[in-house]
Amino acid sequence: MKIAVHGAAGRMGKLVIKNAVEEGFEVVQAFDVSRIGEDAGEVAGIGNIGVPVSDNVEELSCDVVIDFSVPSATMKLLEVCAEKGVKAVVGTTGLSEEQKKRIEVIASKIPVVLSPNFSVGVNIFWKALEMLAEKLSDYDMEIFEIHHRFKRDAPSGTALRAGEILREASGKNLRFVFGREGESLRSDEEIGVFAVRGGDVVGEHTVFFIGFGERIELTHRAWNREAFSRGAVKAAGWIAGVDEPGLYSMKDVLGI
Ligand SMILES: NC(=O)C1=CN([C@@H]2O[C@H](COP(=O)(O)OP(=O)(O)OC[C@H]3O[C@@H](n4cnc5c(N)ncnc54)[C@H](OP(=O)(O)O)[C@@H]3O)[C@@H](O)[C@H]2O)C=CC1
Ligand SMILES: O=C(O)C1=N[C@H](C(=O)O)C[C@H](O)C1
Repeated sequence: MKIAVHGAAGRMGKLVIKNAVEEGFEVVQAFDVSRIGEDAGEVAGIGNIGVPVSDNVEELSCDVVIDFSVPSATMKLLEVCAEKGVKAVVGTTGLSEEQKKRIEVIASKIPVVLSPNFSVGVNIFWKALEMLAEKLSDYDMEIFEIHHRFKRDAPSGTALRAGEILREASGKNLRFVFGREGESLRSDEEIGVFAVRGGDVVGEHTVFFIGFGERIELTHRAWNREAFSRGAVKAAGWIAGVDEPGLYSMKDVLGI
């Protein structure tokens, strides 16, 4: 299977190239706005693979492209995918509602796996939240996340998805409150969402279910990016075998 990586010079892109090669996939193209012309394997630290980094996404020619970049670049890439019939695995977060709607339209033409988190652990964490929010719908639910200082978006895509799950599973019309300051008495209708940034923290998420006299805290911690990257490569292998256009998630990939 021929794979292209978009955002190839980034923290995730480099690891995806390494893991895809380890899994026996053929990395045939690499796109980024940094390190143009350099060999993508050298950039990824695995030695020369004969694939220069390009900033011209119009050259896309592969079976599946894996994207970890920035929202505007993701959107441009997906338009090209739709035009050329290339399947896509998208991990980029910080997409606007409008961009997500456009992705739904594009996914009516090509298969797309979209997930704000490709780790198996986080996908099971989301499953566990479903059960907890159903059973503890009267408890106060709050979300905390912490990431490295270079993260561009806040709150994380994983935290926002966790919030959507709490809302759906509790059956309550909960609204997100992003941080609190001043007059901010907690109502029954809110989910507080808090984002901390610093240093090189890879990514941690905690959801609190707070009652009177007790609370549950469910935490997922990632201390390297392997689980995200390996999950995205797994998703690429999975979608290569899917012919039906549609918007898929890691739930589909993992069969959970
Ligand atoms: N779904 C998941 O499991 C995960 C998702 N993510 C998400 O993936 C995204 C990338 O994260 P990360 O790798 O840490 O970020 P990085 O900033 O390290 O990587 C992004 C790369 O994309 C490049 N880029 C910027 N603009 C363009 C463009 N127009 N075309 C092509 N490439 C471009 C950046 O270049 P430059 O630096 O020069 O701007 C950079 O090399 C983020 O949205 C993050 O939240 C991260 C981890 C896991
Ligand atoms: O930018 C990151 O690093 C991460 N982003 C994803 C998100 O926004 O949820 C996933 C992971 O937490 C790392």
